[in-house]
Parts: sequence; structure tokens; C-alpha cells
Amino acid sequence: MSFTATQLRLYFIMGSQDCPDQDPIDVLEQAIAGGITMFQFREKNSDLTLSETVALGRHLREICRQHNIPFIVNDRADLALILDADGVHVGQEDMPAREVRRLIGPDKILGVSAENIAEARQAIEDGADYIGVGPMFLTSSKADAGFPIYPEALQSIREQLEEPFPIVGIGGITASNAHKVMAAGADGIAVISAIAKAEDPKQAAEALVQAINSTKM
Ligand SMILES: Cc1ncc(COP(=O)(O)OP(=O)(O)O)c(N)n1
Ligand SMILES: Cc1ncsc1CCOP(=O)(O)O
Ligand SMILES: [Mg+2]
Repeated sequence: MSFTATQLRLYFIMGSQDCPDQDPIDVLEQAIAGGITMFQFREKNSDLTLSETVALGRHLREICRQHNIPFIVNDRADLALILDADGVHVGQEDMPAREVRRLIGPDKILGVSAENIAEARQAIEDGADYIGVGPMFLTSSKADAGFPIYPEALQSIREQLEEPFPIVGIGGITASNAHKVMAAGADGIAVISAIAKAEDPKQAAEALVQAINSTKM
């Protein structure tokens, strides 16, 4: 699947641990109906066995395929290959991005987390298609996320990059603060709880789409 920055507009991330009271398959279907543009399967610290993880991943992957939504796997290039994912997202403490690029080949999507301009430049050199910058705000979805760096940090990376490059903001983003991330120069926002923990995931995704679209640049 070829990649464009517009696919980052509303990037939904989820594993079964993020929606303990709902079926992740339902949540993804509702999120797609609400307007998400990209999905990342992030099964982390969950109760699932490896074979349950593969089975859930296969189901979520199939739903994304039916709706033409890029399906990205968090951290694990091996799982991405098993699931025939469209790509992989890795952070600074994961398998080096350059090695992941070698494993998945030139055509798959590679996302890399970056908190500052040095990490952003390295990610681009290593073959990233986009960078995820965060945490923008306080988050309860990732215990080791560290302190927020706020949209100002994203804006600073955007301004220091020599060329336009796809950037998605992540961490503590809701329909109320999404405009700050977009106004800082993000191509989109990535969220877990704003959709996965919502009572009505479809309505939650719609509210995020509206917030993104109403941002004045
Ligand atoms: C789009 C996006 N951006 C950043 C991250 C965070 O990745 P990482 O720092 O490796 O943390 P974990 O998600 O692995 O806990 C992401 N997953 N997606
Ligand atoms: C995976 C990740 N990486 C940085 S913050 C974060 C968690 C985002 O979750 P939420 O949207 O619920 O704050
Ligand atoms: Mg990671």
C-alpha cells in the first residue's frame, strides 16, 4: 500500500488491553464508521497468548483491508509479516528502524517515534515514512510515556526539518485539544483512549474528525 501524509489524519491505535469492556473488533468497526484513516494494532501488556494475539490481529487486519485502512503493527516486525500488515511502528527503544526497514522491504509503511529534531532526522535517514511525536499531553495509556512535550515540540521539529515530512502527534489527545496539535503543524493525530475508551467509539471518532477539520491554520 502506498503511503501519503493524509492517511495520518485520524490514526487510531488499539489492543485488547485498551477496551476491556468492549470487543476490540466492534470498536475498530465503529471507529472506521466514524472516520479513522489509519489503524495500529498495539497489543501490549495484555492477557492474550501469542496465538490469541495472532488470531485477533488477523481479524482486525481483515476489517482494515475491507475498508482500505492501512493496518500497522506496533513494535513487532515478525507479527507484521505474519499478518501481512501494511507496516510497522517502532520507538526509540525498539528494534532499530533501519533494521526494520531492511526486514519489511521498501514498500511497507515504517513509522518511528521521535521527540526531538535529532531523532526525527535519524528516523528519516533510517527510512521512516512518518514520525510519531509525543506525548503531546498527559496520557494514561502508556505508563512509560514520560512527561508531555506539548505541541510546541512538534512545531519546533516541523520548523527545523528542511523538507515537508509526515508527522502525527500522539498522547493525551482529545476532541478538545486536537486543534492545538494540528495548529502546530501535524498532519494528523494518533489516539488510543479518546476512541477505545469512549462509550460510543463511532461518535468519538466523528467528534475527532470534526475537531481536526475545524482547525484554523
Ligand atoms: C503513531 C505512534 N507514535 C508513537 C508511538 C509510540 O511508540 P513507542 O515509543 O515505541 O511506544 P509503544 O507504543 O511501543 O509503547 C506509537 N506507538 N505510535
Ligand atoms: C502509544 C503512546 N505513545 C506516546 S503517548 C502514547 C499513548 C497514547 O494514548 P492516548 O491517546 O490514550 O493518550
Ligand atoms: Mg514501541
